[in-house]
Amino acid sequence: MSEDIEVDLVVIGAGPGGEALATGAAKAGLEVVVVDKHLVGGECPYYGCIPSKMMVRAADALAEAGRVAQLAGDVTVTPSWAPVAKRIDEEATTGWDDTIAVDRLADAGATVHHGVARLARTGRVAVELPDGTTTTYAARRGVVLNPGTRPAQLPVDGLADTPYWTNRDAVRVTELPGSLAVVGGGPIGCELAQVFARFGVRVTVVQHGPRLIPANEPEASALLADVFAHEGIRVLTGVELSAVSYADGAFTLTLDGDDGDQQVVADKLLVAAGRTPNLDDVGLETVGLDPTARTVEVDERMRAGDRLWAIGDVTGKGAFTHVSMYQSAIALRDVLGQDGPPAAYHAVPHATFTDPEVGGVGMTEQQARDAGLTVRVGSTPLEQSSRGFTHGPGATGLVKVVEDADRGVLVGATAVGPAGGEILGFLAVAVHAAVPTDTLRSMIYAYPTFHRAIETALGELA
Ligand SMILES: Cc1cc2nc3c(=O)[nH]c(=O)nc-3n(C[C@H](O)[C@H](O)[C@H](O)COP(=O)(O)OP(=O)(O)OC[C@H]3O[C@@H](n4cnc5c(N)ncnc54)[C@H](O)[C@@H]3O)c2cc1C
Ligand SMILES: NC(=O)c1ccc[n+]([C@@H]2O[C@H](COP(=O)([O-])OP(=O)(O)OC[C@H]3O[C@@H](n4cnc5c(N)ncnc54)[C@H](O)[C@@H]3O)[C@@H](O)[C@H]2O)c1
Repeated sequence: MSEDIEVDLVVIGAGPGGEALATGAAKAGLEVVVVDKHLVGGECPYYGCIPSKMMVRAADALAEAGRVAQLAGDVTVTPSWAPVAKRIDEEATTGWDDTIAVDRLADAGATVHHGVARLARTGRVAVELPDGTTTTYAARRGVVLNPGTRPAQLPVDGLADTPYWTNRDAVRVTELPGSLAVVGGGPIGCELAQVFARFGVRVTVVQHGPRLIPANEPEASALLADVFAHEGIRVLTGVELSAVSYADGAFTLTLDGDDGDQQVVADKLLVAAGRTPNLDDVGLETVGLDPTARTVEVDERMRAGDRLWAIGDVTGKGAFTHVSMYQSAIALRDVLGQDGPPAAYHAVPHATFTDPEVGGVGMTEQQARDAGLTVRVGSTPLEQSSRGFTHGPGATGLVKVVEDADRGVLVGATAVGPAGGEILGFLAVAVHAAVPTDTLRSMIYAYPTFHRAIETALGELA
């Protein structure tokens, strides 16, 4: 048996956070080994945020073109998926090749392996390389876990035997189907449903809960459902997918609902019904942790055990690239023995890039009430702001603020609108820094901006 190779740090999984941490640690002079079993950079650049946002950008351009008739005359657009597929292939993913990312890490001084890494007791990692050999590292400073998630497989009768899409297939599409069923009305399902619908695909969204994007305020869900209905996207809520079959190039979904069974037939099926953490095969049991758990418990320095840190989706603090990056900076400081602010999650922002965008930060009204706070809320429709009025078509949206009335600060907010994710920036500062509501009310809001609706919502606090 070969000797363990001694290094300073091993990073298991190079998602956005792992890649950044490994780069920072290597640049700080540590001997770093990074292992990824697929592509360095993780889900976000190859199958998630980046390609999906290129799709969204294209679909939004089509929608804007459709609004020209009401605003500026005639325009004729013939949608084509080819430029979208080309941008994703060439600009976003370079053909799903991570050479650039690997080289960047190597230039920073890290050693990169493509292989499967597993913890093998405290501070030790066994790396199974593609040639079948295994190398074991002993990491003096420790190990950082950033293994991320994979699409959840639904235990639905017949589904596993069909050629259904996950997000990984959806971003690689080169030919559009005539019709698409989307199972899951979360951020992935809603963003992609609207993209494909705007390119002329007949889309049905199947959501087993009562509303779309349920992590957001109910008002935001209702508004999005209205927009989807207006755009011809069929949304079936409160239904349970009980069986799927595939024959003669078509999927048949059987749905159970209060009104009995119904069937949906579509050319393609996208399943976007949540994620499964990649924790079942990283050797957690060798360091006394539970490999069946959905998350790895971490403290405010991202420590998960003796010389072990965990970052990213597997920590359960918000499955977003910005959370992975935020945690990465905190864990890096700890690895390097540097001081800095501990992790805090009272102001996690998120934006779902539908049109309108749905931005949210901190608690929803219900979460604030459940936390026992004295809650006041204020909201206003975006269309009623001067900017919404001048913007005209496409200005649908709202701003809602949630105040802890005892402290006189916002603990949550939602901004839905053409720039909902951007308006959110203001609200994120307010929640993060607990800016007194009185101070927010005493500010000057530029006229006529979308963010001026925040002032109106604050005025509605009751
Ligand atoms: C379609 C889609 C759209 C999204 N859009 C957004 C968005 O707009 N904004 C946003 O903030 N977030 C978005 N997300 C979420 C975002 O992609 C993730 O939160 C982000 O990638 C952070 O994940 P992570 O750091 O935990 O790791 P991941 O990105 O999941 O990467 C983990 C890496 O670990 C590797 N790995 C796993 N196990 C092992 C092992 N044993 N050995 C070696 N390597 C291993 C994997 O191959 C992978 O490369 C989107 C996700 C999807 C699917
Ligand atoms: N813009 C963004 O920031 C963005 C975009 C996409 C994804 N993401 C991240 O990726 C994560 C995963 O996204 P997601 O949309 O897959 O997951 P999700 O868990 O947020 O949403 C999945 C949805 O599927 C529904 N569902 C689950 N099982 C179902 C079933 N059997 N039938 C019908 N519906 C079912 C759930 O009710 C839920 O609303 C998100 O939590 C988010 O953090 C972020």
